[in-house]
Amino acid sequence: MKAVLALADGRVFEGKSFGATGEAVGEVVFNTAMTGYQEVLTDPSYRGQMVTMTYTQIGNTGINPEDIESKQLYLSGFIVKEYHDCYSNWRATMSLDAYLKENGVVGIQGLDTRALTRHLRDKGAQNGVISTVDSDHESLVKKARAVPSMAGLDLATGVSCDKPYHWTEKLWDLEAGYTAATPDELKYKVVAYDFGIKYNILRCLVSAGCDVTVVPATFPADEALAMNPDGIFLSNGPGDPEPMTAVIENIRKFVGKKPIFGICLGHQLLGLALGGQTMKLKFGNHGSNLPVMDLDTRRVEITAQNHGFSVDIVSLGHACELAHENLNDQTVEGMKHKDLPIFSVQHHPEASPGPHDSHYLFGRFVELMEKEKA
Ligand SMILES: NC(=O)CC[C@H](N)C(=O)O
Repeated sequence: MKAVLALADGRVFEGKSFGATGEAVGEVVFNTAMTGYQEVLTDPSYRGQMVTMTYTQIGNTGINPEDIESKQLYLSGFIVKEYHDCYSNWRATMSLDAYLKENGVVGIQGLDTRALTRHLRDKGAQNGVISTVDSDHESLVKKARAVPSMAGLDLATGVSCDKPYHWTEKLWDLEAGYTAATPDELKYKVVAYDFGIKYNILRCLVSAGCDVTVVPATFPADEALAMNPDGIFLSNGPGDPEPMTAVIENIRKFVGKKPIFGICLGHQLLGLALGGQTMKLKFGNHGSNLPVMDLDTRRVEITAQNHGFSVDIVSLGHACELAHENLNDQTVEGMKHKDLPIFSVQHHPEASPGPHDSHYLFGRFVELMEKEKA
């Protein structure tokens, strides 16, 4: 069946349908990860977006019940060059096509994803529509233009959990799979704010020795402080951080009281809570092969990233300093407070998908909590 992708600036790509049929809208972005499409599909930070994979063959490893980063698929469309229905992997239980159909995610394949990526890179990420029911280019471009801009959208509050819960699962092990931590392994009490949190962040925290209670995005700071945690964690999540004013106000209440660690949206919200500003990037960074320098150690790490917004470090004045830098586009990749045990990163140290170079950051959070405790 034919499928068409139309962008708001008038560019149209024709391809074939895979996954669910129908029509979907969202911001079209590109992801440069060569593996790990299942983690990409289940990353809540992609809510409201349609993801183009730059790697050419997708579907080869099928879908398995373990490599999920949340309980559902949040992205609104999936765009690939060549979909492979014949999958081969010892853990796979179903095909990507069946998975997308089951979850109602519209896909398109067989289009020139290199041309699409170059277009997005040159003109910027923009809204689009994928349709299997309308093939009229003009009508589709009109629909793409009617989609609200990602800038100004609070999408995170809607993907958060409803009530607090305890997380005990550790990182996956080839022999043992997923196992739960025993109480004696958990030394630091952490309250983790869920703005669309990826499971592997929780697993990394637990494996680093954290006793994690996940709380909703709107959970009052005084109730969190009453739990007497050793540290506060701020998660990743979809959308623009700026409109989340109540959440930002809430985060401010932890500053000076507890060690804080933020990842991606959590890093951006922290920047805003500390008085800084955020801005939308032209096309952002989405992938698992992005070089970053830790300015403390001067070590370069290859990171997983998924963001369209960025913190303006200058707007933070003297309170914070740049701690990590993106070596591709020189954007702010991490910051640390000059006087308080507070730090955050724009990239994803939990990877999933991606290399584990940045896992050490969970250890850094634990060290800060250890120091404060002492
Ligand atoms: N992965 C994330 O947390 C993304 C943060 C934010 N939604 C952005 O696009 O920049």
